[in-house]
Amino acid sequence: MPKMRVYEYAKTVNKSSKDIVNALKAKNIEVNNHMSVIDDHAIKQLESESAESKDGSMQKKDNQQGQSANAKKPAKKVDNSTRNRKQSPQQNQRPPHLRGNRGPGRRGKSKKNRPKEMAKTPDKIKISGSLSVAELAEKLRKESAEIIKKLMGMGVMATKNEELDVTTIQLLCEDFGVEVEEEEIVDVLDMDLYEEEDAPADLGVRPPVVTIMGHVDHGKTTLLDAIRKTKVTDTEAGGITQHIGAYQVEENGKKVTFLDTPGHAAFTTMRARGAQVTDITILVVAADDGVMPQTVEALNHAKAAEVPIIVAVNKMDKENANPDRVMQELTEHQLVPEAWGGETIFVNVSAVKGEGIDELLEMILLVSEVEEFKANPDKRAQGTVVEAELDKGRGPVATLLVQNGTMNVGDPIVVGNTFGRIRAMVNDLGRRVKTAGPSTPVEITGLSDVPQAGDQFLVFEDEKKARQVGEGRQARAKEAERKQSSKVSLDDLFNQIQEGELKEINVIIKADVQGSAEAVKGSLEKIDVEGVKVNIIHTAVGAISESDVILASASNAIIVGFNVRPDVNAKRTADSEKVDVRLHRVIYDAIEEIESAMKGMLDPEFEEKVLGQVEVRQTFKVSKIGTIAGSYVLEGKITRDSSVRVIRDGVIVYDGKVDVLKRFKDDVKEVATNYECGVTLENFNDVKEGDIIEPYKMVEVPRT
Ligand SMILES: Nc1nc2c(ncn2[C@@H]2O[C@H](COP(=O)(O)OP(=O)(O)OP(=O)(O)O)[C@@H](O)[C@H]2O)c(=O)[nH]1
Repeated sequence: MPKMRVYEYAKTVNKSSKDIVNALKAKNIEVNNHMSVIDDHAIKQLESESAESKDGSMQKKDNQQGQSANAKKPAKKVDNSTRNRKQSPQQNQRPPHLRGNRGPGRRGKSKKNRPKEMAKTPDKIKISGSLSVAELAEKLRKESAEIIKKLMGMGVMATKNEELDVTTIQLLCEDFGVEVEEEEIVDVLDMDLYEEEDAPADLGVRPPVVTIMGHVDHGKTTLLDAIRKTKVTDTEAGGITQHIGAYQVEENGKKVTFLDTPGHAAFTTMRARGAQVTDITILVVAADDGVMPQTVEALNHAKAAEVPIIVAVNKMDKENANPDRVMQELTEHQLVPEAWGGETIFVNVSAVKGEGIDELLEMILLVSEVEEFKANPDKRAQGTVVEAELDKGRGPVATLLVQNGTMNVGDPIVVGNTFGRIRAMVNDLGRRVKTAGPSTPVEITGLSDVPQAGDQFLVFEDEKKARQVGEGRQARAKEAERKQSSKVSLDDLFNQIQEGELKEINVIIKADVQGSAEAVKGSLEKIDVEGVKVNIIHTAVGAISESDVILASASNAIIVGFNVRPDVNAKRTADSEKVDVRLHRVIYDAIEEIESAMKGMLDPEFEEKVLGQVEVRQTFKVSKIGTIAGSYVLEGKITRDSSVRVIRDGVIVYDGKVDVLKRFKDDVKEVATNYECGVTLENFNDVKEGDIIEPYKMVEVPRT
């Protein structure tokens, strides 16, 4: 007697599994859930019920559907669907319980085809990109086989899991007489989605954001310092300027924001990351040196970003200053001075003497007036990261430039791929502030991770949403990074196979003699795990060389060495290029290793390696830092990143990590035999004179 599961039956009658389970229970037929198996008897009982209750209404509905579908479809498509129906496996789609039971007149003409009419092909499907054959079949309520057949007719050989692109889907659907609607995918992690719109009436004037660029040594830093020294906004005594990557000055009661990260690097990095922070570029050219390669580079960057340029001709105090030459040279690059009928403002300055600074600032304000830089202070803040770092005490610290809106302490915020709640804000004078409006740079703390310069930020209405978007972006960034840096390595071969990223594993074989190279090749080629195969791209005799590694890196291959080893250069390149090199002496091991990695069974093997012996000779207690062990390296070495055990009278009293390793006052990476050092240990202050510190490392054991 044919049997089927509840969910399978539910599908055939276009009902939810839950409905079917309930209906069966109501009839005292014992079922647990959608996976429960039901027999013909149970199905008959359900059939009789639905026939009684729904006969009339369903019939009516079907007729209507049929009419409207036919009305819409052009004649050809109707033909197609008719043809399909005739030869379609839909006949076979009939649930097993109906096969053989379909005697005419058994329940009357109108009822006999009902399950097939219910699983009717829809008139229209919605897609948002490619679909596999199976997915499309489900949407069309057809068997995959039917789709595959149709594809064959189109000259495409496809399996059930084959991805079909949108065009193919459209062609297929046209053939089935089904309309395809492409849905736009909304990226819920896109911050633009959460930004508030600005009504023109809400916009107010904001200070311009200025970047200083120019050739090396032409005086960018000196000019930035000169402007800051003479013009800091803070008129109160004692305003100590703090380097936060940007600062504001005031001229004639109007503010100007300077990005304090001179050079093109900052400018281009930000632009490369899609951030447009600069409103005006000051191009510094030394009057005694003239236009140099980086001057041209800088002006080209500014032009590409369509940012207005003001030329500051610097070092005017120098005897050999020649501003005319600068003007002449820049004219050749389409920066024609106003004095010569052009549009570019040139200001002569001397950064060391502080001359021309006022005029320069006035010109900046003039350009700002013309350009009308505006923002809306009455909305959630949005802007760009200028600088960011991890501070040992304060955690992630970022200088943000508010470009629109106003930021407040306590605001939930998403910054690049990190998020948090603004714990504290410090302005360019080192003062704590509670709010920051448009064009204001502030240093913030409270983020979960360190963002990157050029990252966009947006304040969110509620913390939950900020967390959700932030975490989503973080996960996506990690995934992207993993994908980008993912070279094939045996350790994550299985993952890559699982994710469908790998269909073939490229392998380079190096062996001691031709015979074994051939033997390894032959055996590896026979491996086939879940349709993934080994593809030998190069086989040769001899040590593993650097060029083998380069080939492996370029073709994303693993190197299998059989009775050979990599030479020094090959080893170094393999490390830097992250090429997986596996060394073996037994063919069977080589095969087994690759096979088991493909099946996901490979566990890395680690072994402890003791690095040295360090004796504690004196201890110092320092508040905030804890106990420093003044020590002497008896043998081997101790490194900053090593794990350590503290041994007292032969007993291990601590096992953890080095916190700080110093030689005198300097942090060092390692200290060798017969040298003194100061060591503090992570979360352990109980170190005593006479203790032995044993540094060690866990090293991955090469499989031989
Ligand atoms: N005489 C004179 N020297 C100046 C002036 N401005 C800068 N200098 C000197 O020029 C040299 C370079 O100045 P910086 O401000 O470091 O130049 P920079 O463009 O920031 O250089 P990089 O950061 O290396 O790209 C320093 O020795 C300054 O003292 C000026 O107006 N007059």
